[in-house]
Amino acid sequence: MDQAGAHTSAPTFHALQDHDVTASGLTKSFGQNEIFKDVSFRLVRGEAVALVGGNGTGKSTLLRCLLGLIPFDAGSVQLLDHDIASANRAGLRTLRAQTGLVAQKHNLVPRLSVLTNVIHGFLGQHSGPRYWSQSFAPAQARLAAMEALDKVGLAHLASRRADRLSGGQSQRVAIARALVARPRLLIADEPCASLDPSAGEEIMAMFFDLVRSEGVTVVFTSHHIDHALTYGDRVLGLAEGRLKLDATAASLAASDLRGLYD
Ligand SMILES: Nc1ncnc2c1ncn2[C@@H]1O[C@H](COP(=O)(O)OP(=O)(O)OP(=O)(O)O)[C@@H](O)[C@H]1O
Repeated sequence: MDQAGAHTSAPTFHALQDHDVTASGLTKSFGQNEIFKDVSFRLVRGEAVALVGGNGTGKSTLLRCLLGLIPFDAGSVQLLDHDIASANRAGLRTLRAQTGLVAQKHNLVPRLSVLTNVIHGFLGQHSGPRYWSQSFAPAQARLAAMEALDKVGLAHLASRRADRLSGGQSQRVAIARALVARPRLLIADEPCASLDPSAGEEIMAMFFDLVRSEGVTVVFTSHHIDHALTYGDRVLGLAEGRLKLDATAASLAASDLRGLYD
């Protein structure tokens, strides 16, 4: 296991420069319900890491802790060289502006067009006063959104309302929205949940082509063992509230992952 070191000592910049995330001794409970304990790992810049485990083992909760969306009870998270727990609101906003999120529910605004939904992804990352003082900003946002839609093969549906899309199309728009601001880190929570096997396969291949070509660090959850092994450089496995697996995908067989679900 690749354990991330002591929980309380502040790692030096040099120790962190090749890592986009360092989680050390993370522990999280909801009330009396301990979800996970003493979870430590690092995400190396540019790598894709699959986070696997049975239903309710805490994968989504762990991702939310990494992004500072919910507090954790013990341990620390260094996100893009910043300590999440001590970041103020402005600091958290800046950090989140460098991260993209593809959630299980695509969270598109149903009544708005595909293009406007993707523009929101861009503006969400560039919404400071200085940005708005630039008169070219809306045109820049529109151009970036069209480029992102082109990359996911949906430029021709730019003016369609989001609630008139199929599940696969809607997932592509969610991916375009996450990638439009060129994040350094992308968190994808079951990027092909609710898609049929063939659409799911297509989305995963397209998603990883894009993130690989842009050099983005990715952590993704999946219930598909083959997806974890095919698209992950490394696999993290949660079971019984512990990080039971941290190994390169190349060193693992499907049976190693099945053991997590016993
Ligand atoms: N806000 C919350 N309040 C209380 N309990 C919660 C909350 N969010 C999640 N939980 C509980 O934490 C546990 C872990 O949930 P989580 O969604 O992180 O698991 P998961 O591994 O992502 O599950 P799945 O694979 O089914 O998506 C579950 O028992 C869930 O009910």
